[in-house]
Amino acid sequence: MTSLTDKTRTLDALFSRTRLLPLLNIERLDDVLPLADALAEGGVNTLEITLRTALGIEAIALLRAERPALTIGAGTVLGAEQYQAVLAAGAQFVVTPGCTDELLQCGLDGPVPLLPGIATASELMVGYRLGYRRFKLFPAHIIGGVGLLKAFSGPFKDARFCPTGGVSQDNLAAYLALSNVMAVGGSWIAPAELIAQQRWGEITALAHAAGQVGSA
Ligand SMILES: O=C(O)C(=O)C[C@H](O)[C@H](O)COP(=O)(O)O
Repeated sequence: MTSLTDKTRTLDALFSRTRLLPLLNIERLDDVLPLADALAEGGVNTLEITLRTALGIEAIALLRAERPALTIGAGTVLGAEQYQAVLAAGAQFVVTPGCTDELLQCGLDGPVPLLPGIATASELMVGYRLGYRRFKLFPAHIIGGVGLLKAFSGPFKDARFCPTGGVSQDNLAAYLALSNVMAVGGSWIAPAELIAQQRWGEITALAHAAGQVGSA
């Protein structure tokens, strides 16, 4: 069994290369490969495919088969059944909007890292007690954003976060400047409208622009 410490290391290695985690909602399977290629062209090689649409699991399997150089995570995983389904599809990490005992246990037992979503110190402490040190902060901007992350850096010195929810090109730099932010996540890099209209060049440009801030 892979220990939680090893899984934390895996996440750190992943996000030391790219500090951006685009959230992708897939409405058409035909969009998956051109979308992933557009993001890769813009320098973003780690993607989170959400289960918000019914195609999420198929999209993960397709990317794992066709784009092995990318790292593919599953998002919006709400329970153990979905956790097992994304693992079977080949997800290399799993992100959840909130944390339940069931999902925290999946993350302990499973082979890939789990990034549990938290919004409060108490939720963080539930994960912390089990050994979790990396969390998604959701919905980051609404619940306090940069100020909240600064406040968390006092009591939770070794916890690091992927703030998601309301992150944009405009506030990205402020998040990435914080020492307890390992990466930022969001949909602004690949907006639904651009995907629907297959405007891949514009998605590459958004990824590139975000990467410029991320690597600054
Ligand atoms: O679907 C999930 O699993 C979520 O947790 C929600 C997403 O992380 C945010 O909704 C993304 O927020 P935006 O970047 O502001 O669009």
